[in-house]
Amino acid sequence: MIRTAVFDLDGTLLDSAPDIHAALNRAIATRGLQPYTLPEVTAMIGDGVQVLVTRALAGRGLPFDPAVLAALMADEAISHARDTAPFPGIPEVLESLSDQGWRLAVCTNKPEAAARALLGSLGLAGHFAAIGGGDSFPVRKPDPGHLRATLAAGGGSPEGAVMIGDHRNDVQAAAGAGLPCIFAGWGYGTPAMAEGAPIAVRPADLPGLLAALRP
Ligand SMILES: O=C(O)COP(=O)(O)O
Ligand SMILES: [Mg+2]
Repeated sequence: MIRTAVFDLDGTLLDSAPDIHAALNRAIATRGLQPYTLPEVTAMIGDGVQVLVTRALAGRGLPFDPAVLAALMADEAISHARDTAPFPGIPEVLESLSDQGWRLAVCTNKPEAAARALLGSLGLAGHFAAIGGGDSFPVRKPDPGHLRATLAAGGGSPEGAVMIGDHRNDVQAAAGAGLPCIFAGWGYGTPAMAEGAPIAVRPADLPGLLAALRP
């Protein structure tokens, strides 16, 4: 049985909100709009870039604007870490899970090219058998098809897999695919989003929780 740990990216592996915040404010400034605070932007993350831009513009009374999305995606900070870093303990956990024979994958609503570039810029891309982005497949989280397709791309099977994420989209995608989920308590979601999933307080809790779910 191949055991696969499927990780969400923003708010689970990476503390990327500072760069997303800066890039989003630069993108909306192209329309003369007032910036948002970091906590405001952090609460808008989780459904991909198009929804992020839609929420930011709606908050300023405007409809979705593809030019603002294009400005966001052209911003270097989205795909090359400036202030983005792995959460403390994440690199060590990835190493130790690999050593224990876990296959690792990423299932993120961030566009795939940006996710790959970002993980590459942090020296983490080599850990993952598959990186399924928000635009890699016809569906994205919370649709379980995103998780299933990512697992298939990584050569894993649902029977041996666990999802780890910080948002209700991760919990719901896992439930739909019939996988257990561990909620990343250090991330951007609220504990209510765990919907009964076990909550890991810090990344170092993951090896023990994962081994209990997939012995
Ligand atoms: O891009 C987003 O909004 C969130 O991405 P995530 O799925 O990695 O949390
Ligand atoms: Mg997330």
